[in-house]
Amino acid sequence: MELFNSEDLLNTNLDLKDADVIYFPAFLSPSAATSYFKKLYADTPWQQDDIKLFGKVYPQPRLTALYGNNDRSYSYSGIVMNPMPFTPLLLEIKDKVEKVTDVKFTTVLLNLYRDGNDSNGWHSDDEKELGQDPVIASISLGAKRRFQMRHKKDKSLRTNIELEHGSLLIMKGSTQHYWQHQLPKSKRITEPRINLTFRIIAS
Ligand SMILES: O=C(O)CCC(=O)C(=O)O
Ligand SMILES: [Fe+2]
Repeated sequence: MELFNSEDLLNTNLDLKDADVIYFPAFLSPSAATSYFKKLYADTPWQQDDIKLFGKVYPQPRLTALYGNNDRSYSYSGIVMNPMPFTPLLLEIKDKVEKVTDVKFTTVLLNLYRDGNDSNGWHSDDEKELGQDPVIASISLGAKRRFQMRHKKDKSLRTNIELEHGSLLIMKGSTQHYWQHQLPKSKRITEPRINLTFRIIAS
């Protein structure tokens, strides 16, 4: 179902069992999205961490950066990330996101997928520092990439969303308990994509 919220932004409430997912395909204007992409691409101190999976160590198949307004670290896949202070640009984007989410975020994780060889495997954003029923607000900039979701128990339940340049995807409620998501590799994609996931890590 498509509807207009109070911001007059077109959005779709995905009708998924055990989940609450809302997609705003044109959350940012194309020109704002392009300007954010260029600045974040150039100015972010991107790092590539090693992840530990089943006792083996691999370079993570994307670059990341963490920013926050408290000093709480964020740990996943054997990585501990410590936040840098928010930049004015990230605060500007955070303000825009908070106008539609009704919550105040403490932290943003940036992902840079350099091309279609970079990816993010199946997972839930269910680390304990995110608390119960986390609200995750995800901005996409640059190349359009496929975002996949699957139900953890009912394997027949799956969905794909093509995340547009300038879009916002909100996952909340029980979504992380019952669903996993991933960003698969894609041979056709040669352009970079930046993703920002705003989160709350309570202090
Ligand atoms: O790049 C994306 O759209 C997903 C990122 C993600 O799932 C994460 O960082 O936890
Ligand atoms: Fe995630």
